[in-house]
Amino acid sequence: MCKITAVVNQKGGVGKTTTTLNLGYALAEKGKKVLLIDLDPQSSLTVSLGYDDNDSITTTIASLMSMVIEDEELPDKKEYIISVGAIDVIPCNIELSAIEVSLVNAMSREMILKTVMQEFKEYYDYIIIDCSPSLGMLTINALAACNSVIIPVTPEYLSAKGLELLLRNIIRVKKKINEKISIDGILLTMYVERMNLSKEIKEMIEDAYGKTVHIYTNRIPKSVKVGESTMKNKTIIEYAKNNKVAIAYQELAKEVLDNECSTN
Ligand SMILES: Nc1ncnc2c1ncn2[C@@H]1O[C@H](COP(=O)(O)OP(=O)(O)OP(=O)(O)O)[C@@H](O)[C@H]1O
Ligand SMILES: [Mg+2]
Repeated sequence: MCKITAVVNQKGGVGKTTTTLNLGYALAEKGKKVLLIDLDPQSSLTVSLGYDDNDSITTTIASLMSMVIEDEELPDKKEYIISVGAIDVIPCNIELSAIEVSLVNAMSREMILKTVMQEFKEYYDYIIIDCSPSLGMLTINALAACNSVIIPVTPEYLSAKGLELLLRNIIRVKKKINEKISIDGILLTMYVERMNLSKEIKEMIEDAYGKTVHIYTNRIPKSVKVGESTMKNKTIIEYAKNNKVAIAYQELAKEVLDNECSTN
């Protein structure tokens, strides 16, 4: 069965895109069929794979959502998926911000992405959605379409504080739109083991949410290699396979798969 996971946090720069890409890659390395969806008008995931606006990406998640809004038939899967090594990706460009506006007046506006998803659920073990740093209509669509969420959080005070608003929104969506949604876990990213602040924020998050939400035992450390890998259009696992961040994402993939087995 396909699991659809949204990587979500309305706070910017907490590692959503990096987590989507590297967790997706690590799961594919373990033999899983993985599809990544770039649902952020900034298109960071698409760009980090080496595609930018000059490239001729013919179909994006924006065009697919637009077809659903207009009641048009979706084209063949091959036409809108970019294969990057072992992972498949549905890319994005800035047109997605126009879709967000048009969603306001669309019928069943929260369900557009979910309708798109129906087309390819059967082909994948994991679909991971990279959300934008907002709680707008696109993120609501991701929450409506997914089975679970992963919440990356950096060890900073404002990042930890923002969790409250995010969790409240997820609970609202769960009550009103998608009762199947579960919170897979809070993932500490850019974690610097030797910094007191990292430790303090970790404890703050554990105290506030540890009883109700899973907090991944694997934390993602901070490394300059991550920025370098993005510039080379590679995952950190391909770029520097012995790097601590590469190892952490591979361990996270194991944890994700183990949690799966224990809940099935
Ligand atoms: N483990 C890490 N160590 C060092 N730098 C990192 C790490 N993870 C991500 N970064 C860097 O931090 C920045 C933000 O990461 P990323 O783009 O993944 O966050 P995001 O939550 O997707 O941001 P946005 O909210 O803008 O979409 C990027 O420049 C990225 O290269
Ligand atoms: Mg991002």
